Amino acid sequence: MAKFLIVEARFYAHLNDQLIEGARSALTSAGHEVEVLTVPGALEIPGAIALAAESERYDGFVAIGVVIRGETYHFEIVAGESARAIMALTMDGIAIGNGILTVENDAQAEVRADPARKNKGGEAAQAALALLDLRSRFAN
Ligand SMILES: Nc1c(NC[C@H](O)[C@H](O)[C@H](O)CO)[nH]c(=O)[nH]c1=O
Ligand SMILES: CC(=O)[C@@H](O)COP(=O)(O)O
Repeated sequence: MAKFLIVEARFYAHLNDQLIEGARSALTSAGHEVEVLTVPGALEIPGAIALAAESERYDGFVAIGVVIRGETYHFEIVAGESARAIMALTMDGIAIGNGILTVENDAQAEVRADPARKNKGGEAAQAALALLDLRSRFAN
C-alpha cells in the first residue's frame, strides 16, 4: 500500500469536489491511502508538493485545481507556471499526476471534473500511480 497526498487549489469548490472524488476513487480502489491538503491557488500547488515531498511521508501526489480564463494574461501565468513547476518536480523523481484543469469556461470545466464524464481527477491519479510504479521498477 502506498500513501498519496492530493494537493488541491480550492478556487472552485464544487469542481474540486468532483475532481477529488475521481482521484480518491482511483487511488483507494488500487488499495492506497489518501490525504488531502488545500492551498489557495494553483500557483501554490508545486511549492506545497515540494515541501510535502521533503517530509518523505508520501509516495506520490495528485495536483487538483481549476484555472478558468479571465480577462487578463494571468490565465497563462497560472496555467503555464503551475504545469511547468509540477513537471520540474516530476523530473526530480517525484510521482505527481497533474489534475489542474486549464479551461476557457465553466462548461468545459464541468465536463472534465465529472468522474462520470472525462474524470480528469481520476486520470491524474492514474498518472501518479504509473510514475510510482516506474520509480519502483527502476529503483531495483
Ligand atoms: N485565477 C485562478 C487562480 N489564481 C490564483 C493563483 O493561483 C495564486 O493563488 C495567486 O496568484 C497568489 O499566488 N488560481 C487557481 O487555482 N485558479 C484560477 O482560476
Ligand atoms: C486564471 C485567472 O487568473 C483568472 O481567473 C483571473 O481573471 P482575470 O484575468 O479576469 O483577472
